[in-house]
Amino acid sequence: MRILVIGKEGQVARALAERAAAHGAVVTLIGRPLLDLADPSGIGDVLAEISGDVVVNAAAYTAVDQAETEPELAEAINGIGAGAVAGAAAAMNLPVVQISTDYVFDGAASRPYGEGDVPAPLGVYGKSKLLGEQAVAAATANHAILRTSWIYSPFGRNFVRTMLRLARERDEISVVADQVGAPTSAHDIADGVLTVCRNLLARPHERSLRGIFHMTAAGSASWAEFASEIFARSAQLGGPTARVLPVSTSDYPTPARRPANSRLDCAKIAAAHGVTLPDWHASLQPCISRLLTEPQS
Ligand SMILES: NC(=O)C1=CN([C@@H]2O[C@H](COP(=O)(O)OP(=O)(O)OC[C@H]3O[C@@H](n4cnc5c(N)ncnc54)[C@H](OP(=O)(O)O)[C@@H]3O)[C@@H](O)[C@H]2O)C=CC1
Ligand SMILES: Cc1cn([C@H]2C[C@H](O)[C@@H](COP(=O)(O)OP(=O)(O)O[C@H]3O[C@@H](C)C(=O)[C@@H](O)[C@H]3O)O2)c(=O)[nH]c1=O
Repeated sequence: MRILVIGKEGQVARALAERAAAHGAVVTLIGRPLLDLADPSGIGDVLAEISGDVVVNAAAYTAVDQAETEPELAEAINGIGAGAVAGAAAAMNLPVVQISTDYVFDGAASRPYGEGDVPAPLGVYGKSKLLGEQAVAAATANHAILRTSWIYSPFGRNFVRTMLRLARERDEISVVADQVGAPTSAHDIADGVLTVCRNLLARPHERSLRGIFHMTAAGSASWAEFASEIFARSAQLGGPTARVLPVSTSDYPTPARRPANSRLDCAKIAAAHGVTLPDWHASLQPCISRLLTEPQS
């Protein structure tokens, strides 16, 4: 199985590269400057030059707050760019896997969101990702859109790395306690994506394998609970730790509004693809251990 991954330095892209061999897959990472999602005209030509069996778009404009002041760029990359990737995959008769987000929902529900719930993004990032979902679905029926949440890994920018950095600078950190979701390991996402890719290739005409799926870690937490667990694990491993001061969203103002309830119901992908990601607690320890022992990039 040869997988063309859009995204070179991103968390999910790098995790896909690391997990590929375990799934008998070969991954080619494609990113800037060769392929720029903000300039969709060249995407088809770039993909046509590299052989593959399936395309995974793991690249996106992910700066949630900054997106509020750069809506055109976020929508170009996450909306139009994602659609162009799917169009190029369709032209080559390849399935496409698009990674999307919990931030397409407004978080007002009091239960986990299902795939049939109507998205209503609160901010520019979520809106741009929803545009991407719609563009992918319009470009090809041969797609799987995987909505996940709160990704962390030893790479790039994520909440675990932010907390460990802040704990080296201060004794106490204020963290919102009224936004709840599922912290999800990029490596667990990579395992799920690779399984989905294999299923799409093995059963090219099966409609139940295609469409939108929710795919997060099992379990849930508030950002404050997540931070506390990060510091508990870090302390066990001799790493930095800090006191967590739980605060409300109104006490921690940010340019972009975020959903209070980010929980996603993952029953559909379990039934269709046989994918169930581990509980978030289980995958946190190996990530922190790696962060504390390996040189960082
Ligand atoms: N991070 C999270 O918590 C969540 C993310 N998601 C989604 O999962 C996917 C993967 O996210 P994650 O791995 O965290 O992403 P990262 O933020 O770690 O990396 C994003 C990647 O996208 C690339 N990129 C950004 N703009 C462009 C562009 N114009 N052209 C080509 N590549 C570009 C970046 O490239 P470069 O290195 O050149 O900057 C980078 O490699 C995304 O679709 C994201 O929306 C979903 C839920 C949660
Ligand atoms: C750094 C920090 C954040 N927070 C809050 C702000 C926010 O409500 C929450 C998370 O903040 P961050 O900016 O780290 O995370 P954020 O960029 O909102 O994370 C999101 O990224 C995009 C790409 C997604 O798709 C989402 O699933 C989600 O993972 O924690 C604190 O309360 N204290 C802090 O010290």
